[in-house]
Amino acid sequence: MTINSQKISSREQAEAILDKYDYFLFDCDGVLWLGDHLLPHVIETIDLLQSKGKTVLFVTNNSTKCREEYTKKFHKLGFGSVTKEQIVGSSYATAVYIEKIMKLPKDKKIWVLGERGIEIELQEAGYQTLGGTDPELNVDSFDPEHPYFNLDDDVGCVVAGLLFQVNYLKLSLTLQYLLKDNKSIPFVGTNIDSTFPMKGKLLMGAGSIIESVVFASGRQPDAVCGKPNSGMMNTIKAKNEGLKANPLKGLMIGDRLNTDMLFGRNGGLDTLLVLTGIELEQLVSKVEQQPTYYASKLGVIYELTQ
Ligand SMILES: O=C(O)[C@H](O)[C@H](O)COP(=O)(O)O
Repeated sequence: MTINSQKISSREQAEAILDKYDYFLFDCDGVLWLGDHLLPHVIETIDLLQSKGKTVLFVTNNSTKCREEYTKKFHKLGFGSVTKEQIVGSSYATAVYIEKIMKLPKDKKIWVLGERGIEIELQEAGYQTLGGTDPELNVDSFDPEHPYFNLDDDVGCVVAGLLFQVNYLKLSLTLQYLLKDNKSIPFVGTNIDSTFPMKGKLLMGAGSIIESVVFASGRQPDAVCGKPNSGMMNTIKAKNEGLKANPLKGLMIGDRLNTDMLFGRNGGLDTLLVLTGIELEQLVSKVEQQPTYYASKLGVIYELTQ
């Protein structure tokens, strides 16, 4: 297959990108950072865009943090000017979906298989959460007589996402809610990433955690809210009229084809794949839907224009 995607390797190409787009949507893991390790010249690239008056948004599928915590992470890593309003995470997208689309009544509780980011965003939307990071669930041994097995009849939704403190009790309790009432409690996943990159390793992604309860329950999620889901894009467009009116003024930058690039393309935006995370250069020519551009790393936009 031929390469239609343009590799960003010259000053002219980098400047053309700066001229052409007004909205820059960034994936985080594998684009800006790997865990807590910042990738080269990413701060300079973001500063350059902001100094040119571009709208910069951060769109991450990582549900373990809420927007507030991401803001702190950005500041800690040296992105001094980033605000909560610039961040859209899959945990926030999930809360928006449950509140605005599913319209789950506020007196219903939500069972969480996931980390704090999901709990906080759901609580900010006005819901009471169960499970999640409750220390009661961090047990070494499994006991089917754990008090949590007396299921709460007020649970009206199950949300599953990336979980670092995985254990048999949390998975089995999630299964109980997925089977409860003839499998009728709505089941929402934050995102489908099978893996995520950190320090040269591929770690278990949210999709792999969700898949275990999918397999056990024989149920697929009723909705998955992170990239490439269009709900997340609609949330962004609703707050950015210019992007809504002309999506081709937007560039989605990411490291994964089946989430980031698909998300951008489905939203009508151009796409830039960077090779610092999941995908390898050899793959670019092999896929049917190639990104508009690709680059060895995000920082080349800054480096090429200096
Ligand atoms: O498994 C996950 O949740 C994701 O792989 C991960 O955290 C992706 O985050 P993103 O690349 O969208 O920042």
